[in-house]
Amino acid sequence: RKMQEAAEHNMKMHPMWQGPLAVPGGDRQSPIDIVVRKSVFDSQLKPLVTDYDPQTCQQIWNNGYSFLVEYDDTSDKSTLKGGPLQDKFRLCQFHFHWGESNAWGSEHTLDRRLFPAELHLVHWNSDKYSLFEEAVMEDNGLAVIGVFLKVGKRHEGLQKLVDALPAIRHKDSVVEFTRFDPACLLPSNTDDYWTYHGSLTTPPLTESVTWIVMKQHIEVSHDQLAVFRSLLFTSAEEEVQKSMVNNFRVQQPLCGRTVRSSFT
Ligand SMILES: NS(=O)(=O)c1ccc(C(=O)NCc2cccc(F)c2F)cc1
Ligand SMILES: [Zn+2]
Repeated sequence: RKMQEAAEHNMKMHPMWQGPLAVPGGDRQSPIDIVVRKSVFDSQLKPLVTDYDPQTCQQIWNNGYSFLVEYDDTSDKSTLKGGPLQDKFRLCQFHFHWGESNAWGSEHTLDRRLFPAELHLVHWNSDKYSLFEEAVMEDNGLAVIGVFLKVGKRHEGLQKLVDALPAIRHKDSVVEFTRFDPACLLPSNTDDYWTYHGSLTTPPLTESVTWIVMKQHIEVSHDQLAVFRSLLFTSAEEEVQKSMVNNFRVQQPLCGRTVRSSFT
């Protein structure tokens, strides 16, 4: 209940949610609860093929809702293909969602199970479109890989990112961030995943996302996650500082969609 209240509080309070909450006629919204035993194995689903170039990493910034690590997506240097995808997709950014406590924070759930945080690697269809802003309006425009985070051993690869966070505590702060390989954040097994058609989980909530949610989680330490929570929703000028926590959307109705699995 507390988790739901926290998320609803943010919905009401955070400026970004003042917009249209329900997408008119939105019948493929995200996130969702993945009911594992109702997912349908599809033998046509291929292994994911990621080919990320750490040299395309550019900056890390606080957008007032999460922190984003942005990549140069002006050419096909960091790409995703395979899996459920017919086309080649370009990585543009990754970010996370997390809770104020380790008891909740993820956007997707597995049989209602909440994780303390969730990583989203955002890609757009560069075979069909020339800009993210174009692709984000189209059915097959985006592909987002979701990875659940659990609290456990320290994630060595994540530490470089954690060390950069104090420099972007406030909304709209940006720092240069280079040579970060996002592949280090993927679980060892990327062959097992669920996939379904959904939406962005923040406004404009456009229904243009092929979601690919990894079965295997990654582990980060309690202290690493605590640094996420030291970020602020608010800019340096605002008198009341608000901790950036519970920046997740509540699960949305499945509306008859089928969630497919790449594994039995
Ligand atoms: N949480 S998630 O992975 O579903 C997600 C991914 C990307 C975005 C995003 O890029 N928003 C800004 C943005 C910028 C330009 C045009 C847009 F439509 C737009 F949403 C929002 C949510
Ligand atoms: Zn996200």
